[in-house]
Amino acid sequence: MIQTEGLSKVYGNVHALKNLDLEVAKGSVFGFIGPNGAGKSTTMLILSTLLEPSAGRAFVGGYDVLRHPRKVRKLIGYMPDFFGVYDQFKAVEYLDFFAASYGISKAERHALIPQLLELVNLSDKGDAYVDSLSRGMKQRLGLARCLVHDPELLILDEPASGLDPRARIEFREILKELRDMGKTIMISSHILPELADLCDDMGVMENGELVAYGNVKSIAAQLQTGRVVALRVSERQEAAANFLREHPRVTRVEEEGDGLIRVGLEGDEREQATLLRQLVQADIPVAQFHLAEKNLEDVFMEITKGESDGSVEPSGVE
Ligand SMILES: Nc1ncnc2c1ncn2[C@@H]1O[C@H](COP(=O)(O)OP(=O)(O)OP(=O)(O)O)[C@@H](O)[C@H]1O
Repeated sequence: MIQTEGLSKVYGNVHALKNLDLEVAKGSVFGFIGPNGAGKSTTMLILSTLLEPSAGRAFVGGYDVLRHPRKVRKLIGYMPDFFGVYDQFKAVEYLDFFAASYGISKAERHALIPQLLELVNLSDKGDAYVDSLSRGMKQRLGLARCLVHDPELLILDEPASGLDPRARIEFREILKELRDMGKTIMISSHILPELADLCDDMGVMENGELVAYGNVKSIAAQLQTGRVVALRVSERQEAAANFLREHPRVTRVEEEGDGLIRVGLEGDEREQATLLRQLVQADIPVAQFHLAEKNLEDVFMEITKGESDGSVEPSGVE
């Protein structure tokens, strides 16, 4: 459904996108992950025909976005990360306005709009003014707006950002419904776990480059270095955490309560054994110590360690 070949974008002296080769299969849900500034929005804008690439090519449904932008626009529903709010409209008027701009007849709109409102759980809000809606409702209305022309592909730029956990879940449920309807969905986020159970494949961007690509398991496998060790101390958790934070090979320390600590560690098995010995020598009462399976957050932190702008919040809290 989506294909890019050596896609690049330069803004002045910022190389926002570097030689991106990407493929998204028809009917799949593709999660586009990366910290702020990684190049996700730039890619989505190019695919949506709203921005010209500096080099490379992009195809949607087999159509070149530069050569056949109208054909591409028919195929896609694009939801930007910030969209203008038409506060003076009621929800139905808002959708009617966009449906009319797609040339949908009045009679068809009459039938379509209640269906769209139902799909996004806003049936009882049709007569509400847009500015009276909660952020989650506005996001869902924005999604309905993308659907007026029944596109095959949805390109959603950080649709869950700024939503509370409940609103996120509700939004995700609607996306699952759309997936079951056969839509292809490309969705970006800087929160990896948020997309995990929704996506078939994922691409992780950093500094304009795709640093990992595939399903979650294969993304984990692409990481050659680093391990995660889970340990439990019977007491002195604070001292243990401080010791680990100062350890030169430890990349991350996460205290999980109850004496449990997850530790990101550079190196191999030998390094792991050394760490255990050092903990014991430091009088830390280690009750358990084992190699842990990497969870999504570990994977994300490893892949995108480095030059993010510090605004990565993979814990799901924005
Ligand atoms: N119009 C622009 N002019 C100049 N630089 C830009 C412009 N748009 C984006 N950039 C830069 O391009 C890089 C990629 O930005 P982009 O918005 O694509 O990233 P992103 O992954 O979508 O991040 P975010 O989640 O913050 O939107 C960043 O360094 C950004 O500052």
